[in-house]
Amino acid sequence: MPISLERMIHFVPPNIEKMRAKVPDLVNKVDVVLGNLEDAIPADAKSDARNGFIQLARENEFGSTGLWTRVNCLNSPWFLDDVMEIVQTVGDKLDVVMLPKVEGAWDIHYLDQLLAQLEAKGGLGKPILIHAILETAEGVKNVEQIAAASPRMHGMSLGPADLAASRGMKTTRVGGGHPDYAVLSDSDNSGVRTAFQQDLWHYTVGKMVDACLSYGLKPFYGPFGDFSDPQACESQFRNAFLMGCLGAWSLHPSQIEIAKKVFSPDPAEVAFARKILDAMPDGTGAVMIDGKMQDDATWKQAKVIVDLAQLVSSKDKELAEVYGF
Ligand SMILES: CC(=O)SCCNC(=O)CCNC(=O)[C@H](O)C(C)(C)COP(=O)(O)OP(=O)(O)OC[C@H]1O[C@@H](n2cnc3c(N)ncnc32)[C@H](O)[C@@H]1OP(=O)(O)O
Ligand SMILES: CC(=O)C(=O)O
Ligand SMILES: [Mg+2]
Repeated sequence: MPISLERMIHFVPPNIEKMRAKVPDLVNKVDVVLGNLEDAIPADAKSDARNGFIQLARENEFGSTGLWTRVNCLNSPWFLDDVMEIVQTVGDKLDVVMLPKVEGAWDIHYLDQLLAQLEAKGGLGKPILIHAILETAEGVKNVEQIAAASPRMHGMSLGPADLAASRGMKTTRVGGGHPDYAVLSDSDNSGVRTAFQQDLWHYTVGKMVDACLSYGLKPFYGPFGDFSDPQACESQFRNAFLMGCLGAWSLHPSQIEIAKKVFSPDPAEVAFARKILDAMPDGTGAVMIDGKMQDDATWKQAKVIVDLAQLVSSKDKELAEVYGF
């Protein structure tokens, strides 16, 4: 698995010329540029989106920024042409194919073989990876088999909108919380009861993180659809970050900075993690730092944070200075 920084997967509708024109600027601002061909692209613009993606892939140099596409789902009339045309034209520049509505390992096996055939035919030296969207009830049920389905598996993203529909959840939101999903406190003497809002996605994100990490894959939160609520977006992204996710999708330029802030570790946390590593050079034993017990397990927790800070520093010079790398 290539080690790459993927704090935000930025969605671009490639059928729109004005959006394609923003790609050179985006390459310097985001960690991944994704050309979306699936939902949000009108049915009569599917081939324009595919051609637009090929054009933007050809016209730009991406450097350390990832180039991904989200193809249409396997049972659509567009999937086969999406994969065939893109891999045969710009397969050498493409890092990851995001596959929507994955239900089980069989979906991954099919795309895996198709990519292998096209790579062999085109003489491509670098394998194209697969990223699954977890957005159907059956997919969530089969998440472990999906994670294990191919060495090409890069990771997974939560797809809260399709998943809500597939499960029959009663929400029209794209990700985030819901005010009615709450636990009511007992009444106090004055009869006051407080509703504590819960995270609708906690169970699925937890299940996805465990499946991904057991097979060496990367878990991601997906989209947050309410662009007018950056605070709620940040909170949802942060919950996912704390639970193990490495990034989230940005659908609008305003969400890029939110993802950057959340998925780059907090400088104070990095400083504390470095103290732990310094205090336990061989990673064993028990020491006290600022009144808190540290041992082999917290050494490993600290290593996760310091490794991520180092990866962020390799791309972000400003943060490298803040972290002191
Ligand atoms: C459930 C799921 O499947 S989620 C994934 C599918 N959805 C998507 O991919 C949606 C991606 N986002 C978009 O297409 C757009 O953000 C839209 C259509 C939703 C809204 O776009 P607009 O109405 O143009 O939004 P807005 O007016 O706030 O945009 C402000 C500026 O940001 C630009 N912009 C908006 N979204 C993007 C984007 N994703 N990437 C780059 N630039 C963008 C606009 O072109 C505009 O630029 P300008 O100032 O030069 O005119
Ligand atoms: C991310 C996505 O595709 C969904 O929420 O449906
Ligand atoms: Mg979806």
